[in-house]
Amino acid sequence: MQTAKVSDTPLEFIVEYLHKAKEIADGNASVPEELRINLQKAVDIASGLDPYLEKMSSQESEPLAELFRKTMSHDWEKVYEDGKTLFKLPKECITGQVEGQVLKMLVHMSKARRILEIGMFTGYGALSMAEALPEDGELIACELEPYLKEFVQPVFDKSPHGRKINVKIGPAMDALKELAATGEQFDMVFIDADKVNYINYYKFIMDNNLLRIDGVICVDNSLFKGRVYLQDTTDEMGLALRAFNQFVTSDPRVEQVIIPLRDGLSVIRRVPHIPGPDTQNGVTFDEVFRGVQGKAVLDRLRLDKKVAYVTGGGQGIGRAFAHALGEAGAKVAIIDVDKDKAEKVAEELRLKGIQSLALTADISKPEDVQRMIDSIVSKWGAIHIACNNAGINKNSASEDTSLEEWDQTFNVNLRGTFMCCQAVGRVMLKQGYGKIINTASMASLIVPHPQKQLSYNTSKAGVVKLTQTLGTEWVERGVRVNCISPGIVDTPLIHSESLEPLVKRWLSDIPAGRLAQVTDLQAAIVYLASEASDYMTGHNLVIEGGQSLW
Ligand SMILES: C[S@@+](CC[C@H](N)C(=O)[O-])C[C@H]1O[C@@H](n2cnc3c(N)ncnc32)[C@H](O)[C@@H]1O
Repeated sequence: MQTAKVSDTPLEFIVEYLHKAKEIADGNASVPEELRINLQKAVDIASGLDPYLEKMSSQESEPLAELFRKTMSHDWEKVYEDGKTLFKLPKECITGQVEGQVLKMLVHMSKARRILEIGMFTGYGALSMAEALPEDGELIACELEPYLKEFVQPVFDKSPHGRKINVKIGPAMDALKELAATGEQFDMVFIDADKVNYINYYKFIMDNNLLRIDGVICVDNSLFKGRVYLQDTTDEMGLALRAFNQFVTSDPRVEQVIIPLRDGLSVIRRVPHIPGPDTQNGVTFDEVFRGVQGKAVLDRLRLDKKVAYVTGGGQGIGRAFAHALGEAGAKVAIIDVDKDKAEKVAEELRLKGIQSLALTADISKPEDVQRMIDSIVSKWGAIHIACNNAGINKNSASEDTSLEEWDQTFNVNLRGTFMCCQAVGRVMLKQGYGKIINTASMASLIVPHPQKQLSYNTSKAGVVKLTQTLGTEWVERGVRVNCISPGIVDTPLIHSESLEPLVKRWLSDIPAGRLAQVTDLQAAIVYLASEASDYMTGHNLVIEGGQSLW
């Protein structure tokens, strides 16, 4: 015999009472037809909501579906009678598909990397959140019942995200104390265990800094069947949740909203600082404390609303620069002599949701340089970040270096970079703001060997002096000019058999013991393009694994 479903959420109670009222109305001939019709409408709206939310929310992964099936078909009463659990566990306390999806979204949106769950049960919420964590993310799930760890582990093992979950068995408060003692901190906490202790968990987390600033606490059952606001509530849990909600609402350290989803889901955010005067209780809430214009340091690296271009953006270092600038929020124009390569990288950026533009230009030609600057300005109205990265490298013994090789190298590496700086500099000086980042080379500092590349080395030394000169000349008018000097970068080209001895030789010259990857340079371009580096100009940022020091 199928047992009737017990109402558990405010909506389920509304549906239950509406059905009862409708039954009474149907059985009473004196009830006006209009009342019956309106009751039916209310039943339809209320009873259709949860199923609709389930249908319209993303469907769960197979391991989550398995957890749900396994939980629902398990005989929890028997497990309890057999003495395998301390308490009788109601299967209805599982976090379902819609709430699981909400938690997962919150993890994505807050970019949480470390999560704490208090009350794991059969791990539905834990796995939902773990699915949104990055590869190196971690979720610590506290659970009282040892039986549950054995129950969930086989399913966690089937999911690629299960290894992010670390289950701690025992009273949650013991786990919290242990975590606080070792200075742990979380981006997100999900409280979903014994209701009367919610307030103690919350206070402990806040008082012991277990939640980072801007971090979020989600709390399940915060409407507790509506009893938090019903006048006649007398039960311990309803009153505990009411007191909990009241406490959080008046806590100046946080802001909160209760989402009327299922039995209520509170979302509580730890605010960065207590609003008020600049000095309180001897603490100075200056820019160091609050962040410059309220922005924490990582936010000051953001490049939202900025327009950037990268020459030589079709491959290698330029491509990595373009991706990095776009990831940080900038619109990026990809410039290359090779049209197909520029278009390919622009398309890659578009696939990542980054606004991009592909342009063909040979930066050794003044008319191409001017055309590229004009095209970007006419499309996006400004240029804030210029990465003059295009360059060539030709090898020859100095006694044999032809004037043709020298001129070609200088025309691109130094004359071309100068022309780009000048053309974009005119735009930026008019704007009163700009960041120019030239690609120089470690060869501007040392003479890389054994390869012979006189014109390259000399041209790159020129790029550094160009950068220093412009960097000091224009800084007063808001334009900063810096350069990056990469060491030897790992490209497919140098993996050829003939170059193997050369690579071996280079490696023995590099303290870091490896060649540079283009990704090693990405943070530097974002830093130099951002307001975080506004006091830096004319600088040569060397990224070479220590090679120039040996
Ligand atoms: C509502 S269920 C959790 C549901 C779970 N979050 C999910 O996603 O399905 C509550 C869980 O809290 C656990 N619990 C209760 N008291 C606890 C305590 N003091 N410490 C740790 N876990 C506790 C229970 O054993 C139960 O598994």
